[in-house]
Amino acid sequence: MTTPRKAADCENMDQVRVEIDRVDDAILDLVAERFSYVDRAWQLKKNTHEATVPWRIRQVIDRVEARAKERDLPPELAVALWRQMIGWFIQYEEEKLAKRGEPKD
Ligand SMILES: C=C(O[C@@H]1C=C(C(=O)O)C=C[C@H]1O)C(=O)O
Repeated sequence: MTTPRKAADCENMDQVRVEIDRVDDAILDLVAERFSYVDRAWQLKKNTHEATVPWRIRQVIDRVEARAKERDLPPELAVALWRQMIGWFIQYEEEKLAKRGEPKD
């Protein structure tokens, strides 16, 4: 495996795009890992209305916003990405919970 090239060391667009593809692969792997926990979350929930947990959404968004600021990433970008992702995950959980129905006990 080749050593990643720092942004400032890229001398042409091919080099930039190689690194962007590398980072995209890493992001995708992490989103897949996050998804595996969301996929477990709905199984542990008891009721169909539990897909949306406002206090937890707030907590996740606040953490991401703070971390983005620390990393000099525009916080609006991080918040928009996470809102989109969480919205998708909530819909996924809702569909899974609705299909399963209420547990017997
Ligand atoms: C994963 C959960 O389910 C939902 C998805 C969340 C997320 O993707 O971070 C957060 C809150 C919930 O609305 C959870 O309850 O923590």
